[in-house]
Amino acid sequence: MNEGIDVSHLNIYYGDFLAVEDVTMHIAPRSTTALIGPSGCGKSTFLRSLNRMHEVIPGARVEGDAIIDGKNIYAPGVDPVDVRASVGMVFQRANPFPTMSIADNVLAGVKLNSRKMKKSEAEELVEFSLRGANLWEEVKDRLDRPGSSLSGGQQQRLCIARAIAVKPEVLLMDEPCSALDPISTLAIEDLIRELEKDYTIVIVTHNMQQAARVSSMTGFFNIEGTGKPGHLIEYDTTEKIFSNPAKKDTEDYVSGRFG
Ligand SMILES: Nc1ncnc2c1ncn2[C@@H]1O[C@H](COP(=O)(O)OP(=O)(O)OP(=O)(O)O)[C@@H](O)[C@H]1O
Repeated sequence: MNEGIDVSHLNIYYGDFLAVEDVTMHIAPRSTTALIGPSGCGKSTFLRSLNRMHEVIPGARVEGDAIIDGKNIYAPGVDPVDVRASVGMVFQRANPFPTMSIADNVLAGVKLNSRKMKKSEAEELVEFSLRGANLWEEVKDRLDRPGSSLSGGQQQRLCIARAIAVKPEVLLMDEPCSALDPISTLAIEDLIRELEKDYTIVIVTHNMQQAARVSSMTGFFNIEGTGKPGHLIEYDTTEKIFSNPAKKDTEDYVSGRFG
């Protein structure tokens, strides 16, 4: 990944409803970008448009361009499955396959992408991914135990390992810590700062301290009212957004005056 992500004039619809309007932003490679804003302003919708997950909802569609490392993921002929292999996603609730072993959970995405692997290669990939997700030391002696035997924070790191195993360029995270206790949250935040060295990360968070702790850039989304589209109001360094934003709406939001 050399060029990062270039989104231009992106409109995102659910049927006739324009949920997010005219987003243009550049996301640098190997950086962490936080998306913040009040409920319903379209943060998750925008995030899902970056790996073509949005369109799995019937009637959902996108206009505009999202160019990831020089390739427009919305160009005709692009296979969404390939896009999702290079742009991984981690969700709000850890969703490992509960009865599947820890090792098989790590490999689940790779197997879906139907890559045939030797046993030794699979073992190496399990270790690489679990180390990458900072979980290896905790689970290396019980890789055949079910995914559900782990704590919530460990399950979320297992999901991050599953995403890493596919060797993506980009990791999208939709409120990855919202179901976690403070200790597990800090572990995931530490991990995000590590992962930034190798991956381009975009994270949706309601927790402004978290945005300030993990990201170098922050985008603030807002809506004027119910039924109106969400807009990217301000996008700048995290430091500027939290200390001296250019727009009053941003300042009201980050200072807790609304939202
Ligand atoms: N599957 C869907 N079908 C129709 N409309 C949807 C769907 N998902 C979201 N929306 C609408 O799109 C708009 C943006 O929702 P989205 O979930 O992206 O906002 P958000 O900023 O992530 O909110 P939150 O912080 O509450 O998660 C909202 O008006 C929402 O009702």
